Amino acid sequence: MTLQDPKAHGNLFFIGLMGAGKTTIGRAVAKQLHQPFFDSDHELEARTGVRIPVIFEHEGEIGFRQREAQIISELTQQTGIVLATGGGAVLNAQSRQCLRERGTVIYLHAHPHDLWLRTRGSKNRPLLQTDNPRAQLENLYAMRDPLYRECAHFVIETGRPAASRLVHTVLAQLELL
Ligand SMILES: Nc1ncnc2c1ncn2[C@@H]1O[C@H](COP(=O)(O)OP(=O)(O)OP(=O)(O)O)[C@@H](O)[C@H]1O
Ligand SMILES: O=C(O)C1=C[C@@H](O)[C@@H](O)[C@H](O)C1
Ligand SMILES: [Mg+2]
Repeated sequence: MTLQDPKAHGNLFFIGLMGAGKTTIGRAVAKQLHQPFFDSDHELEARTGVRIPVIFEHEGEIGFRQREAQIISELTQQTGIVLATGGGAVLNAQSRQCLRERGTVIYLHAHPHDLWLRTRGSKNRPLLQTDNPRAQLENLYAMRDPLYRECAHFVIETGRPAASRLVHTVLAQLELL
């Protein structure tokens, strides 16, 4: 096993758009594996003491991204963890490299329509507080899907299966069952 081998760290990192299920599936996978679970969004909220929309309001998306990159850099230095990243974490090239080299990266893929159905009840995603969140998700998908694919070791389709089934699929893909 080389130092660059993601399996050497025993880390699992979930990436994907808002509503892909990174937090939901990541937490359940961590429980199955008895590994500590982290979520970069929750970590950011814990450190700043405010919700994500407040960070966007005060520091803009640029300020939020700087904090996010710092947290990804720190969290990925651990071993044996499961990490759900924020949907935009892959926008930062250094974060993509940290994720790719320090663990096994799983892209939870979903189509914009499903993402819209899953996120439309929430007010905690500032980028979706627009007149047309559905179109916004389509734009974000077009921009980011190539970045998620570049960063991921595995892509898992999340369209139809229930979250519990997806946990099983992730573990099977990683040959951890
Ligand atoms: N496979 C799935 N099928 C149906 N609903 C799902 C699925 N995965 C997640 N959900 C639901 O979609 C919503 C969003 O999921 P979750 O918060 O885990 O997404 P996320 O990828 O962490 O998003 P964000 O990037 O905004 O943090 C939740 O209500 C969750 O229960
Ligand atoms: O996709 C995004 O850019 C975001 C996703 C969320 O997880 C949060 O990190 C925040 O709302 C921004
Ligand atoms: Mg999440």
